[in-house]
Amino acid sequence: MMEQLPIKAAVPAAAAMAPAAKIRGKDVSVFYGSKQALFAVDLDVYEQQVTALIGPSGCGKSTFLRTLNRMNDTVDGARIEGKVTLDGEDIYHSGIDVVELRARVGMVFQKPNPFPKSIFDNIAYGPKIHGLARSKADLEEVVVTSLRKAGLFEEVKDRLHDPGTGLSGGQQQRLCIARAIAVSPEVILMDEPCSALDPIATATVEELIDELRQNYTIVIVTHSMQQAARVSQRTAMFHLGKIVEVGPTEKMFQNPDDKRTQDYITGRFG
Ligand SMILES: Nc1ncnc2c1ncn2[C@@H]1O[C@H](COP(=O)(O)OP(=O)(O)OP(=O)(O)O)[C@@H](O)[C@H]1O
Repeated sequence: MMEQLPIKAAVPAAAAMAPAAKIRGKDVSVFYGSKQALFAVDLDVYEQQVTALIGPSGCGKSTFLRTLNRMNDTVDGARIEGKVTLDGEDIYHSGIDVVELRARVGMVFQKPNPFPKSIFDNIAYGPKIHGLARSKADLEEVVVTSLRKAGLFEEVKDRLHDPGTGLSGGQQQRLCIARAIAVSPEVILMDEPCSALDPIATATVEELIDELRQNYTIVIVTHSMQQAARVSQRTAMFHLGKIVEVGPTEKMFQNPDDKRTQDYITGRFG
């Protein structure tokens, strides 16, 4: 048997290990009218990882998530300070096309919200408006591929023209994930995507999130500590509009530095 030679690292080990930041939030404060919901939050979201945002109700998790694709722009009276970059580019810059940004940074909501259209049209809609399919065959290909990536194709392949709203809750949520995937996003934001699902559908969506991480950067808000531990590689703990601790999920759950993280994950508050 040939002796195994040690593989020489071409770059210093620490540099090779450091994941790239896909999104960087720096000094992010958000106000709803006179009420301040976030206070100078800094958070890097690493590429091809799942980052979980945890913390007690009202601490600003969803607000932060929504700053990452400018969803707060749609809220009357909402205002942001600070900087959010995607691949180094300021997403709040005046030249940014918000529709294009939201295709690059897709979103899946708490309650599955398929359009009142067929399964096929739910997915075809985005690629059509973004001009991502040149022919009918192209469009069919995008629909089938997106359904496959969302782990739904086998279950719906014989009823693509039935209404999306006729699917079970878990299937509807995977349909919404397929719809997000169809426009080739780089990042997928998920705001408590399993809170309306039963445990079996939740397990299926969690497995899907784990698979999607190979191709997408994912940020998930969750109230379930088990879910954060199961699906994420990095966790940020929010409290009263600030991040009190962020780090590798394993460390956050086994040996957190901050007492508030410890108390929250052990169910002492929240
Ligand atoms: N549209 C809005 N108008 C006014 N205040 C808002 C609005 N949305 C959120 N807030 C306030 O901002 C703060 C942060 O809310 P946010 O929804 O981000 O918290 P959260 O951590 O996601 O909460 P939850 O876990 O309950 O969903 C809360 O005090 C909330 O009441």
